Amino acid sequence: MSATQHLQSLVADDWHAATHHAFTNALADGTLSRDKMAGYLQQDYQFIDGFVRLLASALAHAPTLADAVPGARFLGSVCGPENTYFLRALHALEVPPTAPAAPETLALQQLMDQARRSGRYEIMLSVLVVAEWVYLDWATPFEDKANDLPFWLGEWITLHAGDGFAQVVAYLRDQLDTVWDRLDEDARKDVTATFTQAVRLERAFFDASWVGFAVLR
Ligand SMILES: Cc1ncc(CO)c(N)n1
Repeated sequence: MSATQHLQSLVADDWHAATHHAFTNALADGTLSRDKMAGYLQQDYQFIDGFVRLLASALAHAPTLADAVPGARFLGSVCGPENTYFLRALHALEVPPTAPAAPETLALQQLMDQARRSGRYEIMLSVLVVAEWVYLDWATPFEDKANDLPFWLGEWITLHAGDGFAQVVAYLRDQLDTVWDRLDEDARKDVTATFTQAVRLERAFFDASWVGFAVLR
């Protein structure tokens, strides 16, 4: 079993809850309200701010250029097509792109800040692997539903499914699997704690999105 499979197996309950969630089920069958999607996207756009900084820091810590290039391409797509998606979707939903951060958003931002400031590649990867792998897992079964949905729902699935995105997740997992081999027991404990907390917070973010974040008009 690979290190990332092992880590996932430790948090199987939270993983399943985060990747088979009522929020994403409703998103994929088109029944999610405009208000719930607007609230989710306003909060998630703030998550992206911290995510971009974390990914950029991880790239700076990659051992070689070859280890950084796939992540750098991904950073380009987050700041390109994904950023444009957010602005188009929020505009279509008639809400501004900014809102006060909810507690569940702040918790993810704090975890990403902590990982970035640790200066440790394996800790940064732990958060990045969870964030992208959870999204690949929930979105992949819905890939062929995307075309029948309004773009603000359908494109959110498309951005997190398909071969290109699966390769991003495979790359991030491979980076973590490779560094794991050379970590001592204390460092492995830190990775496990970070990975576990990240899955818990991803689940909590979907729980709060399903209840409904307050929408700033
Ligand atoms: C909270 C959260 N986790 C992961 C992703 C995937 O990038 C996202 N957009 N938002």
